[in-house]
Amino acid sequence: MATAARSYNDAIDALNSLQTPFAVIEARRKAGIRPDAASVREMRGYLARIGYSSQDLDRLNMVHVAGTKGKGSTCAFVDSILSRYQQQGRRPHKLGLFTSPHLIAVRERIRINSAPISEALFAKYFFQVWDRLEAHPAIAADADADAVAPGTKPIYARYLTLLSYHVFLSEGVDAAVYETGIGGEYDATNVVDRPVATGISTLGIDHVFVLGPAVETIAWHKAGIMKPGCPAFTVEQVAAAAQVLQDRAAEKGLALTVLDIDPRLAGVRIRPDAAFQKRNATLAVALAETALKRLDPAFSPDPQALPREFVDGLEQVVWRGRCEVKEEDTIIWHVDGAHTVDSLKMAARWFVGECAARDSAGSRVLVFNQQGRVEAVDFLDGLCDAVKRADPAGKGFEHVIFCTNVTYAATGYKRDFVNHQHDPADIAKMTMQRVFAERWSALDPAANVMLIPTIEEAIDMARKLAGKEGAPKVQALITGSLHLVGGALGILEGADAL
Ligand SMILES: Nc1ncnc2c1ncn2[C@@H]1O[C@H](COP(=O)(O)OP(=O)(O)OP(=O)(O)O)[C@@H](O)[C@H]1O
Ligand SMILES: [Mg+2]
Ligand SMILES: [Mg+2]
Repeated sequence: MATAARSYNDAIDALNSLQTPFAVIEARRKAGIRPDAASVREMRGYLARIGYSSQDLDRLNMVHVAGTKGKGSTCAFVDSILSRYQQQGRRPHKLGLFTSPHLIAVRERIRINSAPISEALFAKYFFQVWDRLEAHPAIAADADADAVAPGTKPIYARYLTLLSYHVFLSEGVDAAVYETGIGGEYDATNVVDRPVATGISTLGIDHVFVLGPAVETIAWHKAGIMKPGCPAFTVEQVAAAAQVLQDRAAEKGLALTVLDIDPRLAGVRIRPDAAFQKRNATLAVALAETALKRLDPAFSPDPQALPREFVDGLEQVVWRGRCEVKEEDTIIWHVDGAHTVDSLKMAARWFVGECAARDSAGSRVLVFNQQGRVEAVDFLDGLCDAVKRADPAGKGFEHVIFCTNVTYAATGYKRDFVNHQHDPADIAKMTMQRVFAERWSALDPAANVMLIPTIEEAIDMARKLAGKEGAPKVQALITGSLHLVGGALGILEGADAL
């Protein structure tokens, strides 16, 4: 990397070069290679090579969240609550938030005081990390520094995790909320030894190749973030998962608190108004209370009622791409990044509820994609069924569009969405989308099923289907993938999008 080229775009190009190519992912999959304890040792090695020890991370007073679904939402709630205290000049004085994946731009993953760091700051810290990793000898005299060779760099998501530590420590962040990437035990965020609180959100089946096919093994991985001496919380789980969490807590010698929906949330407007979101909010309240107790000796939780700051934090949270509604003259877009069987059913019910609340007779359009996961075709049954079941008249989607995650018709991917991890031939031939289309036609023969190459063209098509102004507005649901949803929001909002 030439040292002259150091803009944000250069950083994103350099970052994209750290994506594991599709062929390598396939080879690993075939050889059964999964992340293991060595991945965490390497991460500590990278940390040492950029000049930090695990103890330095204690300064971040980390709230650490794992789970199959609701991690990002829980972290956003915690961030939003803590930010009310930060804004009053109380602790935390500087608040960090690390989440994944990104929706519209990579820098969204690293936030300070709830705002994505600027392009300039991102580029500056990105290349500092880059140069330190290339430097020889290592700048830190630490045993772990030998775990990785000079010049080697962690893959994409791990590099961003490493970058977040550097950004937050350099900027003097005194509380940071961290979402795990995949799993917990071997995740790149799991190099912190003394978080202030850990939380495990709803567990289910996802990332089967890495985490295994059973909810028990998935729970085992997620439980890896719980640390002795650090308060640990979770919400109601399926029995098999709950047992594994308790066993792992006992092994580590810690008490895991299982939270019922917090009665203090009654009267708090949690959106969407659904049980799963109240579980996320419940977990967030417990995590925020624990963090505040540690940060501010003057803070003490009130078991009867939530403080104003908590209520405002929960009600005013911004978490883009989840249950978002955007109204245009002829079409109402419903945008949700659900991409598992359960969350898609949830998204379907939310969509039908929104349509019912508007009492619209307009036709329904689905824009769907999920790239690279063969099992995704089975998501469609639940989605199709849930929409019809939720509708009193049993109405489904009149029009169903399957597209790829390629952003633009003319220029391809937006830089922040370049993805080497899928087979390019599959995308060009729309292999997945053809399978989806065939399945949907079988599930709902009355639906008008379409295959459209890019997100931009899919949106154009939905707009074309929308009637003239004054006609009932078309109700569109965009879902199945955060990449799809992020690309779509970027197009719908144009220059206003991040
Ligand atoms: N507790 C939950 N249980 C089930 N579904 C949920 C829950 N929380 C959120 N969802 C659904 O999952 C979608 C993604 O939520 P969120 O971003 O919080 O999850 P995540 O765990 O960060 O997911 P990812 O694996 O994409 O990082 C939401 O739009 C919502 O439909
Ligand atoms: Mg996930
Ligand atoms: Mg997430």
